[in-house]
Amino acid sequence: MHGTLPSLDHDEFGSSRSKLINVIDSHLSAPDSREKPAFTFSHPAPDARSAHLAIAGVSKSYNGPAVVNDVALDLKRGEFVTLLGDSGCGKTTLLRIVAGFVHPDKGRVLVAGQDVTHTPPAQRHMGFVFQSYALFPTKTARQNIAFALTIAAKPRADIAARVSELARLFEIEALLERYPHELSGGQQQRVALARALAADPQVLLLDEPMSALDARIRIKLRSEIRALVDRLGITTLYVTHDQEEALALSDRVAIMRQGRIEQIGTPAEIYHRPATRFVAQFIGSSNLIKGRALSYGLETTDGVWPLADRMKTSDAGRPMTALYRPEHIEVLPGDTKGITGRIETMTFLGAHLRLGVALPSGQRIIADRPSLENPQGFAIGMPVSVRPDAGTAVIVRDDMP
Ligand SMILES: Nc1ncnc2c1ncn2[C@@H]1O[C@H](COP(=O)(O)OP(=O)(O)OP(=O)(O)O)[C@@H](O)[C@H]1O
Repeated sequence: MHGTLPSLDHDEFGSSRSKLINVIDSHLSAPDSREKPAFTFSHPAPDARSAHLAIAGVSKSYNGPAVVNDVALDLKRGEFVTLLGDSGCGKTTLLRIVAGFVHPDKGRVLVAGQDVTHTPPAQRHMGFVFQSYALFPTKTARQNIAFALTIAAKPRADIAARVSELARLFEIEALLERYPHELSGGQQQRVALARALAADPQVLLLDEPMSALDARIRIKLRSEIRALVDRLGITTLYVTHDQEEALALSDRVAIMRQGRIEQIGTPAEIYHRPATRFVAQFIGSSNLIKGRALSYGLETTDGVWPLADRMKTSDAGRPMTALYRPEHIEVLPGDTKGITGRIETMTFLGAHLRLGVALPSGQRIIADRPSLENPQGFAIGMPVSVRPDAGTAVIVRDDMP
């Protein structure tokens, strides 16, 4: 279970001083350690069948409409699940309900089958890293990490051993005597994570822990967090509004909208098979085509958009919306047959050249083509024909269920 994280060059973080990244520290009672050596990561192997953290029918309102509305979510032991959604959709409230800082109006929270809905935060054996709570500014990194264990009156030698173990894991041994203001944002982040893990929590709750860091460091740290969680086998609920982070980190992603979970699935399921228009638009770039179902495709005034056989409907004439991702639309020079249009915009995106194509109806679609060269000689104003890939199209619901 023990090990070190991928090597990091601490100096790289020196320039990224950003606002404090922090820990709430009410996770402070370590689980019973009589049957095992003190301070080891001791989580059993993942059990694919049972829910380790269960959120059952949870609702919450603050003197108004529900901000969390009948949410049900099960996490398997060791699973990494992300709550992803726009600002104000209820992610933080849900996380705080799990943590015990907010009491739900309805529903229950269970950890390993135990109902903790009415258990105080300090007794839930959960670790937190929240964005909006600072490391103690007058305590060193060592004292911050040790805080939970000091409060729990653990023996000094055990505390020292645990802090060393965590410092090794996060490669912050050289920083332990520094105060938060002497650490970069990335370094503070790692101190915060070490602090959250000090009491060997069963569940780790992370609320936008990297939002204050710049993009390059976020990418580096997110692979660290994932590696660490995998190594420790700790059940993790992560909150973000950053879709790329959610897709990169998670075993499963729950898309939240107005207090509800609109869809939950693996990153690939969410991207390739979004159930609703909202999810399709929220994740990645999308072309949403509205038309009438035909036995052989989707009829629009711009032409017929092809659908895979499995999606064709016998319910001809029914209004329907299909999603085509930009990478699944081929564009060919020349106004030939099928769906045709005119290139309106061209944007270089590194790996791709993103073409904005206006169709005769006025609908605009985007298509990504490899950018290395432009052998087709695409140019603004050029007439083109548009060839969507039927096999990758997805029918999406227009409204929430
Ligand atoms: N203590 C509170 N009292 C009243 N309303 C609150 C309280 N906390 C949150 N809210 C409201 O509940 C809704 C959900 O807030 P929440 O912080 O859970 O959203 P979020 O999805 O985490 O947003 P963000 O990404 O901006 O943090 C918001 O409309 C917010 O204003």
